[in-house]
Amino acid sequence: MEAQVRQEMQALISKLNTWSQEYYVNDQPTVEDYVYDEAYAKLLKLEADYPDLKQADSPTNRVGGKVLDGFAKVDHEIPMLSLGDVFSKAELAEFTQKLAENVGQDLAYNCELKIDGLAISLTYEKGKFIKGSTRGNGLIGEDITENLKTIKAIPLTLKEPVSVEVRGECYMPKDSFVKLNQAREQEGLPVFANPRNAAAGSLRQLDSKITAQRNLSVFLYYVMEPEKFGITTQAQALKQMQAWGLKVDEHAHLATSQAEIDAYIDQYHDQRQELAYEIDGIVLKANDLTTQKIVGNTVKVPRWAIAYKFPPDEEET
Ligand SMILES: NC(=O)c1cc2c(N)ncc(C(N)=O)c2s1
Repeated sequence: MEAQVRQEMQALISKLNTWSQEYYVNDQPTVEDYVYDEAYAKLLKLEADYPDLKQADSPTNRVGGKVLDGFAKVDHEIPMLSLGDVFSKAELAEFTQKLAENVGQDLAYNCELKIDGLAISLTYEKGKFIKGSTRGNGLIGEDITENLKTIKAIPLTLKEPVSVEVRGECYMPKDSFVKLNQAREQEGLPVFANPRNAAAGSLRQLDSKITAQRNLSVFLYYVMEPEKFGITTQAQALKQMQAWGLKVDEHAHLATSQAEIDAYIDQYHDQRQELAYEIDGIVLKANDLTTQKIVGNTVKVPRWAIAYKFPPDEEET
């Protein structure tokens, strides 16, 4: 009997996790919500009837029970740096020119959207999500594992049993932000000024059940110690994270000239209203990881990357 229940649980978990990956990571659902909800309810019932058969990678583990009375601290062995920023294409051209002189050759840059959220780090051990934290001051962050587990775009289990730390941005989609503020207005609560503040406020909740209701999402954009996985470029790092089942923004583009970089800036400066999430610029990274290592970092920022910030929106007249 037990073996049969375990088998039924594992079948449900596998389907639910696949559907979750399709909907929240790939943005390509293959089943209607009610199909997911029915299977989830069936799993909850089985876990209630056979609690000691509950599986570690069950999606019901996402919503924790305990309310924390504070966040534990996490040491970032590799500091979470911020980014230098420029505010014009001329300054950006100066940056790439100087870097080319420093390295002694022209470089290819991976252009990526700068997501307006808050930086997070996720640690997986043999493919299992074991720890997640905020950037904090770059050296010490807050352990928000319980809250990150509630975010369906963060897989609890990777497609390969790798031990890896990845970093990215947690954000609140624009439509979730509008709905949240409407609800808060109804309840006479103060509204959030922007999706970034809403994401920060939602992620740093001591009660993960509140985080679970906030429809947060993530984009991952760094693999730490990439050489461990035979990764040699940033473009490859993004592809590898996708292959592991992690959510990566698909708007990245490998540019090999200043004209291509400028075109990317113009494209997303114009298209940013259509995006489902807020961006405040673009991030340029030297694509070759050996070059990144050679050029290194200052105390605060990488020398091989720069953020180009869009000018603030002209107020609608
Ligand atoms: N502080 C940082 O290093 C970064 C911050 C961000 C951000 N807000 N959005 C996207 C990226 C990216 N694609 O690399 C980075 S990198």
